[in-house]
Amino acid sequence: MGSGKKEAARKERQGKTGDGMGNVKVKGENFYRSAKKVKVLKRLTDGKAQRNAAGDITKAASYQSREAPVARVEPNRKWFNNTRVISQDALDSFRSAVQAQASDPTTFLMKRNKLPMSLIEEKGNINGLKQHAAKIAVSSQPFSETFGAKAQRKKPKLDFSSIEDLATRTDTMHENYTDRLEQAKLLSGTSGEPDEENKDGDLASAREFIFMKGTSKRIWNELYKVIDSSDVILHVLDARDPDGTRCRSVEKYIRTEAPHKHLVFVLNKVDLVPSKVAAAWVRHLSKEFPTLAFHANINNSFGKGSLIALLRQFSSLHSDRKQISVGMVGYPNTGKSSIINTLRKKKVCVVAPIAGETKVWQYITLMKRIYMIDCPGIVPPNQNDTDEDLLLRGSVRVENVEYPAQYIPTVLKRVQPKYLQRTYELKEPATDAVTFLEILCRKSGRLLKGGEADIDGAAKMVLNDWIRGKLPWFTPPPYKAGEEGPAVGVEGREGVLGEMSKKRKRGTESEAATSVAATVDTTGAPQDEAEKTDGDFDGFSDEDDEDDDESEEASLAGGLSLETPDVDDDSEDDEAVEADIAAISAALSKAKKRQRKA
Ligand SMILES: Nc1nc2c(ncn2[C@@H]2O[C@H](COP(=O)(O)OP(=O)(O)OP(=O)(O)O)[C@@H](O)[C@H]2O)c(=O)[nH]1
Repeated sequence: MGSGKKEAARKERQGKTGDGMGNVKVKGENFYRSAKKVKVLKRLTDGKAQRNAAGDITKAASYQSREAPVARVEPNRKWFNNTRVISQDALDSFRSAVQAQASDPTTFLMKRNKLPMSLIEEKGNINGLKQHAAKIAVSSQPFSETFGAKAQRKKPKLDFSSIEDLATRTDTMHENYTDRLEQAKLLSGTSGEPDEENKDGDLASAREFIFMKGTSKRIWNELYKVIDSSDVILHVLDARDPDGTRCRSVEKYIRTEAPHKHLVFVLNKVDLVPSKVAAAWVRHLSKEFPTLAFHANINNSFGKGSLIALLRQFSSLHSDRKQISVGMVGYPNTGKSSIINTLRKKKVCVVAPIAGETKVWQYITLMKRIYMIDCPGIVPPNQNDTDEDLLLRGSVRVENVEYPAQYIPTVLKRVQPKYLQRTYELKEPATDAVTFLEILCRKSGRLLKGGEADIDGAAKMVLNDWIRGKLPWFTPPPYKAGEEGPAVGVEGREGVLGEMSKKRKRGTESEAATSVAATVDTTGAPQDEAEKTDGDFDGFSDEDDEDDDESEEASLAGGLSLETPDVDDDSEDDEAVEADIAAISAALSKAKKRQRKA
């Protein structure tokens, strides 16, 4: 069989031309039956008249019948009732049922466009319509008061009486502003002198420019592009300071402007904190959003199985879509790119231990139906965040900070002296910041001209070690009265801090933290014998086998399971699902086997 033209030529050659010689399809000609032809054919097939042996019609064909059919219209309740009305009781129970579902972080409202959300969302006890009416009542004034003879607003209301009054007021405001700026300069540690470029006496910026990183309009545009294009948003937090690395403004934006997007917390770098602290944070954060613990490392990760299973569940929730996009957002340096690399099991995004490595958003295909979007790190403008907070969270590049030594006293306060001693091989525990830095300078030969200690150089080194996980520290999770806390007494930010079983000397281990596998214990059971004898509260294990961590991963997922009829959250099924992942899982299991053999 060839094309229509070829076929026609063949039939002509073989003398098979003419009607009834087959269904020869000729280009441009409609060879289907027309509606008219179909009607005739139907009449012939559907209702032939029935005849007796003598050939008389016993039962006429349907088109010949003279009986008029009985036409009936099915009764409908719409004739008698307004079917679009819902009783107050029914609405209340519907509202409470939906609100119960909506407030549960592990369940999601799907197809919100098809639900009467304005009726469901009670804003200040006013439903959508009333709110609109209230807005109009407040914002507008009666016609009679605005126009006509009784109009009350003849001239704009000003709160000054004369031009002199206005001038004095402006001067006072300017003085207040300069006072505040001076104060800010003193607090930020910058000099009160004007900049080189600003010698003409204009007001210099009160803050070092480096601390404005991550807040630029460009970065925020990138963030909004990522949020707009994502169906699932992974908010990456640093396990050492989850509260500090939470972008509450982004959470609020997603809650109010894009409630149909799924927000999930990923508590990354769990290898750098004791297991119980990680577990407690997961438990705490899960109350608001689904939370997963993660350790990003291409060869030796933690939480990867759970995260992939979760993303697959989201993808099956949106089975009507061709693919779902998963956006990574969070503070700089929290490990967004590292998580993508871990999931892809290869280096697809640029990773560096310095903030601001990712400059623009980037699409990465995780699997056929799941795309990942990497986003540059963002720093939400927060009145309460000091420069010190930003620096110690790793959100700025230490080498660009003007006076890094001023942040060392906080480091000394928050890291246990024995770890400082161990890391820098000091004989005596550090007493004050300057002496500590001088000792470090002398030990490492960081001397300036005339044998003076390079204090700032040493401070930068300590701060880099703090950010890169060479100095152990963490923020204790908040505990309410009666809630079970970790075995150690963690009281506030400067409380007793976690201890590390591994000796981490500076310079002996490159990227020490990332090479240690995390086995996170969430059972709340007492520490094992080795740890007890060691006397350390330790969340780190040398075990390399990720498979053994499966159950722990599940428990660290914050009891996460999406309630959807076609998605099973059995751990067995998860394993089956994982085995199904075409490219990634095959590569992963191969690598695991190889690892085990090795
Ligand atoms: N110990 C440890 N280090 C991690 C982990 N994840 C990431 N890192 C390290 O954190 C540093 C920053 O990681 P990135 O992936 O570049 O972070 P990012 O969030 O993409 O940073 P920006 O590009 O600034 O937005 C790198 O040095 C990583 O090796 C982790 O789970 N554990």
